[in-house]
Amino acid sequence: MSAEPIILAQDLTKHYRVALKEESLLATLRHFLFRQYRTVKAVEGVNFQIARGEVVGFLGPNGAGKTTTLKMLTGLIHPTRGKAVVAGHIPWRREKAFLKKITLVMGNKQQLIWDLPALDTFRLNAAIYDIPEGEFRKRVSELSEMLSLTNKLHQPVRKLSLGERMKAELLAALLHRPEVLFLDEPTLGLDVNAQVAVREFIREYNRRYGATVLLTSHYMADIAALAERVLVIHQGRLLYDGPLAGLLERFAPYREVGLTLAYPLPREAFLAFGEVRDLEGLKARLLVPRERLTERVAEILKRLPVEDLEVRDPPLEEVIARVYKIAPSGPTQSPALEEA
Ligand SMILES: Nc1ncnc2c1ncn2[C@@H]1O[C@H](COP(=O)(O)OP(=O)(O)OP(=O)(O)O)[C@@H](O)[C@H]1O
Repeated sequence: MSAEPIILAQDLTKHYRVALKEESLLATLRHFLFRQYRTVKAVEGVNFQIARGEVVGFLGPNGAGKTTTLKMLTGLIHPTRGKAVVAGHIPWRREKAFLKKITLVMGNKQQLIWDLPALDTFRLNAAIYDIPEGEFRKRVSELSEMLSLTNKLHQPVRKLSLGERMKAELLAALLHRPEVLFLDEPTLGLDVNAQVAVREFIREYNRRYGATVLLTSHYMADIAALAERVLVIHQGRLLYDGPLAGLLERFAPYREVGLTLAYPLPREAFLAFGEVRDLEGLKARLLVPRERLTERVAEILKRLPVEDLEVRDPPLEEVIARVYKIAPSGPTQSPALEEA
């Protein structure tokens, strides 16, 4: 990466120390006297760099360490070890200049005040971030137009739909026009239409303002639509950093062949051509090694009663699940028992 990265993580590590508790009275007493702990290795020596203007997807199963990483990069928590630089700042110093350059949106947390119109929270944020009145009006009008939210700003937040609320959350989080967006599950729980709207907004915001985006989402459609590059984290360790297409090639060294047959056949009839993924009536789905694809497709067409044949990449969800399954499983929790 030639230009100075806007996000740098070097050996970034976070271990949480969690007190061990037992139920019995004796155990509770013992707990007060000799408190015992275990260490949860939430993030373990993570390294990456992100260039200005990039949109990067951050993938990992539940508990992989995504939120903990985002919390360190936004300075909400200190790392146990390692270094981070975001927009020229050490995040955990939480300098005002730093806070003006970044934002963190968590799909499961809300900053809007429930009983007041969203506009009131926006005003509060404008005061916190020293945004002058004229600029405030301009930004609210521009962002609410991009989000199709213009006529919802005066309604109490509690009366907004989930999708409208998320859009208003994004507006509140972007009013100070941050350069770096950390988005943790921004489409969580939204219906498909709202997901698409939020996704399109993020893309447009990135394009219009050149903002850098690090985004986690369990919806692969978000990642596929927005991020050319993905970071995959599993049990606190970075497993992959590269293009989404490369992830498919590396972890799915096969392609999927969908068949429609003229008449049904037993499972055994397909075994010579690939692994049978699904077989129902006239439809079959086979997994075929990438390097044998042409030869196998030719054989299938010659030997089976094929009405229709389609070759595609396996679903991204399946590939990701495979990555997690074949990943070397480093210990996330060590029984490092200490006495207080
Ligand atoms: N404050 C905390 N104290 C102790 N353990 C924690 C704390 N926060 C997170 N953890 C643990 O650290 C690990 C990583 O959690 P984290 O929330 O970073 O994962 P995640 O990838 O964001 O997961 P999800 O997709 O479920 O949100 C988990 O084992 C979690 O239980």
